[in-house]
Parts: sequence; C-alpha cells; structure tokens
Amino acid sequence: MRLSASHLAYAYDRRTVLEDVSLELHAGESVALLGANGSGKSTLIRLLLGIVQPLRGEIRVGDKPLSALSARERARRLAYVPQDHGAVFPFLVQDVVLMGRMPHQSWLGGARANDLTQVANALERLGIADLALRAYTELSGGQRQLVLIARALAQEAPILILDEPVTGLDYGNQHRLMAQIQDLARSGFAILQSSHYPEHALAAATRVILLKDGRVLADGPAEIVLCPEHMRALYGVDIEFVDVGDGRRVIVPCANKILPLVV
Ligand SMILES: Nc1ncnc2c1ncn2[C@@H]1O[C@H](COP(=O)(O)OP(=O)(O)OP(=O)(O)O)[C@@H](O)[C@H]1O
Repeated sequence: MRLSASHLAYAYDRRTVLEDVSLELHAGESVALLGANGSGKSTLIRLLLGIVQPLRGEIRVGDKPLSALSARERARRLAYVPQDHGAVFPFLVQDVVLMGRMPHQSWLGGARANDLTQVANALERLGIADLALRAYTELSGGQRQLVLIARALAQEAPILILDEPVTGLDYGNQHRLMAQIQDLARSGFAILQSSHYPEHALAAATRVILLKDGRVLADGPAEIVLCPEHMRALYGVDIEFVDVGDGRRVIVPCANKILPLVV
C-alpha cells in the first residue's frame, strides 16, 4: 500500500515549521527521515498519521485521502511506534501488544485465537516472548520500545511509521532492530523511520529523505543522498566514508574537527 504526501505545510500558531513537503512511501521500501533537532520530523510524522491536519497539501493512503478515513480504517493501514513510552497503568506486556489488535476486533467481541497468535508471533519476532507476563511499567526504556514495536507488528498494518525507534536501545538491539526493519520491508511492509543516525540509514534504508528547516533537502538512495555536502548542510559536521572491505561503507566524522554544539 502506498502513502503519499503532496505539498504539505504546517505551522504552530503562526510559526511555519513545514513547507512544501512531498514524499511517497511504497510497499517494500524502508525509508529513513533524517534532519537536525527541530527540523520537523516528528511534526511530519504526526501529519502522516492524521494526528494533526496540514495547513496546505494532501495525504493519501492507497487511493483514499487520509482525511476521509475513520480512526479504525487508519489503524488498519498505518501502525505507529512513538518516541514516548510513558505509561500509567501496569498492564501486562501481552495486553499492551494485544491493544494493537483493536482495529481488527469487533466492539464487544474481545480477543480471538488469531489475535493471541498475532501477539505471540510479534513478541517472538522481536525476541521478547519472555517479557509477555511482566508489567509494562516495570520494564526498562529499551524493553518498552521493543514492546511498542511488537504492538505495531501485531496491528498488521501494511505501513509502519517509527519515530526514532532506536532511542534507548542498547548497541546489540539497535542493530537487531535495523535488521528487523530491513526484513519487514523485504516482506512487503512500507516503512518510514525518523532517525538521528545517518549510519543506520546507510545500512538499513532503501531510501533517505533529508529535512532541513521544514523543507525536503534531498530524497533518494542512501548512498547518493548521504553525501558530505548534505551532512554538512544538515548537521554542520564534516564526514567521510570508510570502506570496511566487504562492499560496505560506513560514515564517520572527519578526524581533528571539534565543532561547537548547534541548537
Ligand atoms: N507543540 C508545539 N508547539 C509549538 N511548536 C512546536 C510544537 N512541537 C514542535 N514545535 C516546533 O516545531 C519545530 C519542529 O519540531 P519537531 O518536533 O517536528 O522536530 P524534530 O525534527 O522531530 O526534532 P527532534 O529531532 O529534536 O525530535 C521545532 O521548531 C519545534 O520547536
């Protein structure tokens, strides 16, 4: 299923934070959305999910305008993994993941065998089946992140949107998650993830979109878009590529350049 946005604009009060943003996301693609702090990534994601409405422009999911879909119809098409993992009530992990099945359940029907199978599969796929009976509120930030990704998988929506999904994950889980994202895209999901890590985008994204000051600076294959000029324009950092010998390249900051913080 295709997600497309054309000429989006958005403002908080009168301050424009997105202007003329267009993008497409297709089944089988893993797209990374990169940009400096405050460049508009989370706002764009909120628009794509229909949480806020654009000032101008249109978003379409498949052949329908997003604004014409009910919340339930949206949730059958789009799954979201937020940055914030806060929770108040100590639901069991399996119940949190089961919430992802709500768009598929009837009002009074409750969970069916297939819902429970999807929950078990999602937990298994992310390697956290052993957390199923733990209270969500008692998990670490990284464990909560994995649970929310499992909830999104259980939702069985063809489009998966993740807001900085590796935040709080340890080094191993970051790499396992990037591999999972590649696998999910290969199996047909359309995936958009915002990220602060060009190296993850280079390793795991089929396409990269760069946002600068609320506008699209570049959109294309990772190895073309993540060039030194764009990285300097986006982050004020000089980078170089290092060949690691097996056909892969990694991005590293140039040595001997200490740069001031940009806020
Ligand atoms: N609720 C809000 N009210 C007013 N301004 C906001 C609000 N949320 C975000 N902004 C502003 O909109 C701009 C874009 O913010 P946004 O959170 O979309 O950026 P981001 O790229 O996701 O940033 P980060 O990488 O730091 O998470 C920023 O200037 C921010 O200060």
